[in-house]
Amino acid sequence: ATAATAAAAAAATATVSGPTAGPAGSPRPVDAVRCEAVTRFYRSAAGETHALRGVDARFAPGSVSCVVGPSGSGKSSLLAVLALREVPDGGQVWLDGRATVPGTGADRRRWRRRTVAWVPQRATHALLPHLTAAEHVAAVARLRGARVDADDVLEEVGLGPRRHARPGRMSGGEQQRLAVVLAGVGDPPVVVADEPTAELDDEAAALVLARLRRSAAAGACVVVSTHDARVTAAVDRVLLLRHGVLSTDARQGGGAETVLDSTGRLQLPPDALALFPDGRAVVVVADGEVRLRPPAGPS
Ligand SMILES: Nc1ncnc2c1ncn2[C@@H]1O[C@H](COP(=O)(O)OP(=O)(O)OP(=O)(O)O)[C@@H](O)[C@H]1O
Repeated sequence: ATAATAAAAAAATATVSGPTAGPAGSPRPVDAVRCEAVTRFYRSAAGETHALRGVDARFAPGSVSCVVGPSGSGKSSLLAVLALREVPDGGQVWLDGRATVPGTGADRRRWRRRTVAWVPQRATHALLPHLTAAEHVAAVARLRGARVDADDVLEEVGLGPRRHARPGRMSGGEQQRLAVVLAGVGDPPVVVADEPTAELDDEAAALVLARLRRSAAAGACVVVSTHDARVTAAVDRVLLLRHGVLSTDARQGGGAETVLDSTGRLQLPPDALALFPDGRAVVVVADGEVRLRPPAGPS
């Protein structure tokens, strides 16, 4: 019970952490990206949708994190905020310890050019119809002040033979691979990719994942959203988003959002157990929180 309590306490700490400091006495933050109390809502004729309901998260340099959750749980909304594509309605996002909200338009453009690379869910949104694949690489390299060999870069994701193709003549998967490889050009410190393997077969998905891992190995903080088990198996951390609320690492005991109903029965989201080995989890109650953790292995 003590170990379970400790695991639950650790999980709780991870979800609600405050500002990050470096080593004792050092004011230097260690998170590449951190967000706190982030909210996002959309208004339409049908009413208001609360896509994010107070998300706290921290992302370290040199790591690949992924955000999973059902369709409509807010993954794209969160990633767009982390990539500074959208301004949250509430809360704060720090890049390397600098607050970005509200930020001026010029600040945000500078950060987006040099600091945060973005791979949108629809790759065409990252591509220009009149540029070939090689010209895209050259244009991004110029923008980020990097020197790269476009052919080498394209080879990394199997696009060498397509170097002279424009997006209109590429398949969805080729466009997606191009968008991912462009994100890594010049080694930006943060790479945010919304479902980067959605259109890819196993071979292409492996190339994309290897590319993202190389960005992390070069020190980047990589954050992706996914529905793809090939991705969750290859990342350092999996965060679960449900109804705009983020849990801590789903594989390390943070588990899924769980609530007790008015009769005291535990209500689990339908797919919660799918996150755990063999679909089995242990329920832990500690510090006012109900959480799931993987069953202990054989001792
Ligand atoms: N521009 C918008 N206007 C109105 N509602 C929106 C808008 N964008 C997103 N939403 C709503 O916000 C909620 C979260 O959407 P979001 O796209 O962030 O979810 P998601 O987890 O990325 O979904 P998916 O896995 O299907 O891509 C959904 O209910 C969605 O309908």
